[in-house]
Amino acid sequence: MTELLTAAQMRAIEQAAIESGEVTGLELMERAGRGVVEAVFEEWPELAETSHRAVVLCGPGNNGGDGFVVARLLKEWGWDVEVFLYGDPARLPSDARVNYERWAALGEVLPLSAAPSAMTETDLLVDALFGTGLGRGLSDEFQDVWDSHLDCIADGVAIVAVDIASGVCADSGKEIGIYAFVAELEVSFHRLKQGHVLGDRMGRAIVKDIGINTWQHHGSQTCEPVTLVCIEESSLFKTPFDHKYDHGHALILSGGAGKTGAARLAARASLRIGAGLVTLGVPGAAQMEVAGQITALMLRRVEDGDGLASVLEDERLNAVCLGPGLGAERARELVPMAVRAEHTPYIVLDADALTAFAEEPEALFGMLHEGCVLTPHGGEFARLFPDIAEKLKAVPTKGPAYSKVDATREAAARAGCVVLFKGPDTVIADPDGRCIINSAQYERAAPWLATAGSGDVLAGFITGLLARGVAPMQAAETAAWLHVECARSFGPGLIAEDLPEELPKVFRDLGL
Ligand SMILES: NC(=O)C1=CN([C@@H]2O[C@H](COP(=O)(O)OP(=O)(O)OC[C@H]3O[C@@H](n4cnc5c(N)ncnc54)[C@H](OP(=O)(O)O)[C@@H]3O)[C@@H](O)[C@H]2O)[C@@H](O)CC1
Ligand SMILES: Nc1ncnc2c1ncn2[C@@H]1O[C@H](COP(=O)(O)OP(=O)(O)O)[C@@H](O)[C@H]1O
Ligand SMILES: [K+]
Repeated sequence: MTELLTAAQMRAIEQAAIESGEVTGLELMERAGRGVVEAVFEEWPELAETSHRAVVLCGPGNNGGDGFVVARLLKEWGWDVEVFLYGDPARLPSDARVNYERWAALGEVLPLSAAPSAMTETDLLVDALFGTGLGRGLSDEFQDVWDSHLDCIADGVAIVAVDIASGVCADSGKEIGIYAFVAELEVSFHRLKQGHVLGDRMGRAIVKDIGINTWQHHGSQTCEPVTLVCIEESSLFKTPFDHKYDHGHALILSGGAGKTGAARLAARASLRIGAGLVTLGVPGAAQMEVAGQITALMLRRVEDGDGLASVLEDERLNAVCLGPGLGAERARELVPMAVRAEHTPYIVLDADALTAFAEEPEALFGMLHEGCVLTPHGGEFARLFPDIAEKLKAVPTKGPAYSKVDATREAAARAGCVVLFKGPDTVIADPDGRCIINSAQYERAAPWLATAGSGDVLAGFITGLLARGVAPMQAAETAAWLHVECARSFGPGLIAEDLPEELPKVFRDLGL
């Protein structure tokens, strides 16, 4: 399980480790600096071959302290290193101060304002200005250095950020102020921070172990750390003795004639992910259109709310998906019937089933129960949770900024069910505050998922897993993970139809 921490959680863990006597702050700083140098040589092996030039920009806190360690280690490696400090050395925190002095025995420390001229001729730029202690946006004092770092990017200079690029909030991934740096490589310590996987982050973030033994330090945390999705393959197995009804029966409600494609995509996805049976609930006018397009899928006529209520009297139908191509009017009529159905434990609401309640989201939330899963994209999220979306969209002036994790947790608590907030950084939360991120960034990038209908497939995947008896939170996270794996496995040229068809290969690769 990969944990992601906030700045406050990291500070608490660090403090607990130091207080326990396990390690000193100075040792942690030394390991952090060493980790950065190791990471640089791993990322750019050519830099390890001979000595080069480095410019190290140090800030007024412990991030700057790590920078002094990096400078010293590179110097010992034979490099030509220039160090620039923002702020007064006398006011550095104690560990950073020790490393400032150690460096000062080897070389000069110039004020940050002198850095731009050195930055024109460097092979490596080390951004050690601010890390998890970023409290506000960088002032205009940083403009020249920031401009010069853009020139470094254009010139192909290797740029490494210590912990996180300066000016980027470690909790939210948002840029605070206008002078946020960009780094090709971010080297974080102990665990990635939430900000490394939220938002449109550039570059690549990696973690270096600094020898903190986490598990014993979590007791004091008020909020469990967010984790990256980690799927349990066992929830996907079918045993040789299973009957199709052991894997549930999903019902996917379709819209009217000419609008049935989205529901058919979701239905196919439900079947592929292993639901025992999948039925499309179709209005009479669309029956012929759908019947001509399906084989293993079944079809039931569902004209209106009463029709749905009577179909759901069949206790074997245990998961229902409403939204893809449903139409707002039909959604307003069918959603209340589905969520109140006595024998139907699981409901997925997507697309039109969310938008249909934009005028009265509270009415929707009043009906939902813990077997429901909402799967909004950004627009749908803003329609259902306008105040939360406003907070998320607001341009932050201080850190830590309100994050997509905060927003999704707040939405799940309000809705009273699991909310999966889509994007390359899909965040999934339950009403108790459990939160998981499915990151489609760095080596898991899946840009071809930005294609019409891919969300319908995701809704179908979740519904299929729910039908199979997987609990809502786990169904949402497993489906989101498989969705990205299918896209990555298929590669460029992917359209939504390809996602369910790629699932057998992904399953085989998982050893199912
Ligand atoms: N936790 C761990 O286990 C380990 C942590 N380690 C390292 O420590 C880093 C965290 O160190 P940190 O807490 O000292 O914070 P850091 O990011 O250096 O900045 C704080 C300073 O910046 C200042 N300041 C803030 N914003 C500003 C602005 N916009 N403009 C101007 N000033 C601003 C702020 O001043 P103030 O807000 O008080 O005015 C304060 O002086 C972490 O990222 C990692 O690299 C490692 O050594 C290994 C173990
Ligand atoms: N650039 C991207 N990288 C990774 N995943 C993406 C990207 N763009 C979209 N997605 C994913 O694709 C799906 C799109 O869903 P949605 O916006 O509802 O599309 P549609 O309504 O067309 O089905 C979501 O699961 C989202 O997380
Ligand atoms: K930094």
